[in-house]
Amino acid sequence: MFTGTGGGTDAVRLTAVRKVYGRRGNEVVALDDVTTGFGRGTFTAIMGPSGSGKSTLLQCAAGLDQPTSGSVVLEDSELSTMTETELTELRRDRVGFIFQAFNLLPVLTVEQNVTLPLRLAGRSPARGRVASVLEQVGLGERRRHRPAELSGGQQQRVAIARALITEPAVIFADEPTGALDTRTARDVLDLMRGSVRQTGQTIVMVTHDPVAASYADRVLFLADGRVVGEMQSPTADAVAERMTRLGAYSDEARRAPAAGGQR
Ligand SMILES: Nc1ncnc2c1ncn2[C@@H]1O[C@H](COP(=O)(O)OP(=O)(O)OP(=O)(O)O)[C@@H](O)[C@H]1O
Repeated sequence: MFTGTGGGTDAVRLTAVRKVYGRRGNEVVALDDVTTGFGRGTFTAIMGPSGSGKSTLLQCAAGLDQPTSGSVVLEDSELSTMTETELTELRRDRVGFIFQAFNLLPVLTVEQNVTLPLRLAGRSPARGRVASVLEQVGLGERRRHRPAELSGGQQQRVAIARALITEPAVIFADEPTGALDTRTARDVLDLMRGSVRQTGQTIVMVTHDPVAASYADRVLFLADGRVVGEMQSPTADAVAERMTRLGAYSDEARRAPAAGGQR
């Protein structure tokens, strides 16, 4: 059982991270002294009102953007002192990404899309690895299909397989179910949670949806660039209630959460 932030076993740790956009006199403080960790083998959801800094936190934690100050340590690497080339290699080799838009290459087959990160890194997959990852996401029979021949949920499964194939230290997911219908979203969330439970994958997911957040082990709440709360073993109702208190929702939105009710 993988729970909690894990203390010394964090896959990623942010300490006093501050991110300021814009020039002097016109500054936006997107992250303001954020200190938190994402334990190995845990699934964390990041929630907060629009503009609270969720995407900025994800980008700093993933080495896509550099904090203005503070430290980000991914496994044993301090990201703030890395060159752009080193960060590119880190993102390619040790981090996986899943986005709302699936970002698959239309001319490539499922199998070619999934193995692309390895080929870009000049590596070939270990024997049986591609087949086993495609089995894991339920697409064993579809490996020669192209993205246009798949449903939205299946395309997101390909994107998940592509993120899993390199066995990254962390998978960062930005609204991964935002473009999916309720049922398909639940299947994709089950798959993500399954990869945490069964293989010890670490996942950090930004979401607006309390039902999606209820699949995580922990929810981190942001407001105005600061961590304002945490919840372990979240339920959709408890998350929606906390978000309402943060001013993120009107009452109507709370009564009709995007992915449809409690699990
Ligand atoms: N490149 C940028 N230049 C200037 N300001 C930015 C930039 N990116 C983000 N910001 C600002 O930083 C703050 C945090 O933005 P961020 O996108 O991280 O919030 P968010 O919580 O992900 O929002 P949403 O839920 O709407 O996607 C906002 O005030 C935003 O306008």
